[in-house]
Amino acid sequence: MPGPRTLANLVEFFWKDGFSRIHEIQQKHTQEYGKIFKSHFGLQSVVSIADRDMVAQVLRAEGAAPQRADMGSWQEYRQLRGRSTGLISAEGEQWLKMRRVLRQRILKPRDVAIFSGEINQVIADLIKRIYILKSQAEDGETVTNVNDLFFKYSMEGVATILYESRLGCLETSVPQPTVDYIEALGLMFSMFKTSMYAGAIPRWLRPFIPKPWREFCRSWDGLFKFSQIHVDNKLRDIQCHMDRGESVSGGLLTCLFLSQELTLEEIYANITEMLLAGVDTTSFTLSWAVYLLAWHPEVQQTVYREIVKNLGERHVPTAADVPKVPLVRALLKETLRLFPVLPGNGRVTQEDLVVGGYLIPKGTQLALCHYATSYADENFPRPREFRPERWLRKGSLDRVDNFGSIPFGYGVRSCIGQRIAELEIHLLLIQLLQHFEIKTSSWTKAVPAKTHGLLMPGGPIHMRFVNRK
Ligand code: HEM
Repeated sequence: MPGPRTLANLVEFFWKDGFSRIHEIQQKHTQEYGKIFKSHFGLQSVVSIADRDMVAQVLRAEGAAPQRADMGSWQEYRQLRGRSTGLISAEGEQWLKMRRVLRQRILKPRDVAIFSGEINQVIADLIKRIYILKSQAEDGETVTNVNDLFFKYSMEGVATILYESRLGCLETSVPQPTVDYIEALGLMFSMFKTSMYAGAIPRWLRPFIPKPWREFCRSWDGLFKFSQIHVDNKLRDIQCHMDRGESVSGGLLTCLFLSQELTLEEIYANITEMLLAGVDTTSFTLSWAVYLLAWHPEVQQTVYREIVKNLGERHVPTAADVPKVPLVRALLKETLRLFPVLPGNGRVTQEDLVVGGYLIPKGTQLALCHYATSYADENFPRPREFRPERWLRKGSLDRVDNFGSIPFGYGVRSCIGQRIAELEIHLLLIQLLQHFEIKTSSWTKAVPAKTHGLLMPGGPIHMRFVNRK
């Protein structure tokens, strides 16, 4: 099988900082070597697949407990500290058990629809915050670095669901425990890269290059610690009610605690890993959506007109309203096609497979190149253009699976937080457009994407939020 050799990869990744251009390298290698190729990294190798049908074939052939990648370093940290694995780091029976439990609570749109009220309270705070930031701006309209705002929104939103409590991220004076929490998330932000380096350095080399492993453990310590504080607070609260003989009902954490299907350590691990997975992913997507809308005012106007026609100018939407505005859903799909937060995904084959005419033995690490397939002409005509309507058929959303763009993955190991992320993003985009026309300002620059574990804006995005009349 063709593909880049070890030396070329070392130069590309370590010398030319390829870790921040993984999405571009995917495309470059696909052009050079074809839609299936093998990259060599010393004794290890990865088979990359950048073809929609081959990706579909691999994912449709999955067994009951697919493996994404070698999570050795994550599992080693957990063993070291006596912690449990969560959904991201677990494998086999352990993963199946936890996935079964969480699947019942948050996988379907109707499971998360009940969180509309909580999310809308967070949105109300975000909109207040935008008015405050505008009032402090030189031109009375520009919000600088919108990702900072969306980061706080995503963290507050997902914490509201995961911890069943508010953190105060969107308040003018953020409470100290939340500041500490945001710091811990800052550590988390560099996690993907740290984890890449930590995982890449073999154990015997650690005494000579100790920093990556040390930082890796330090970031996890911070994440677990903060998550545990908030989980414990909630659990104490539940316990108090139970001790007083009161009946207890609530959201995700309450259900997990009451059902006792997961141990306390498994709850900590899953809440920690879900928070890790649920903040930057959502905030980057929101930043890109707003960026695209500002640069394409005609698209923004069409989406706004649909919202006003089908929901009204000020109606606060709930999950039940989202299907009435198919263009908002199409806008999210198109944003994630152009900027898939996870530009690639992994699978370790659990059986021998024949893909693209090649025999892929069991145990091979595959890289599914979602960024490359999202930009392939044959999957999406005029792929560089931002055209949300490409996802619509006769005015409603096209439900046909398109393996060219599967930003949440596919199948039994797909994103468990997809419906939470969609709810947070749909409800916020509707209300943002009801309140403001989003425009570029004189400070707004073209922002390229860069990979930092996730595909993220390569610079700050500044936007004007002009009040609707
Ligand atoms: C725009 C937002 C998001 C995107 C694009 C996204 C994307 C993804 C992708 C591509 C995967 C891998 C799927 C696969 O291997 O097939 C994944 C896994 C996962 N995501 Fe998300 N995600 C988002 C938001 C969230 C949120 C809000 C949460 C939690 C509340 C979350 C929790 C998880 C977890 C726990 C996994 C691992 C699932 C498992 O291995 O069973 N994600 N996500």
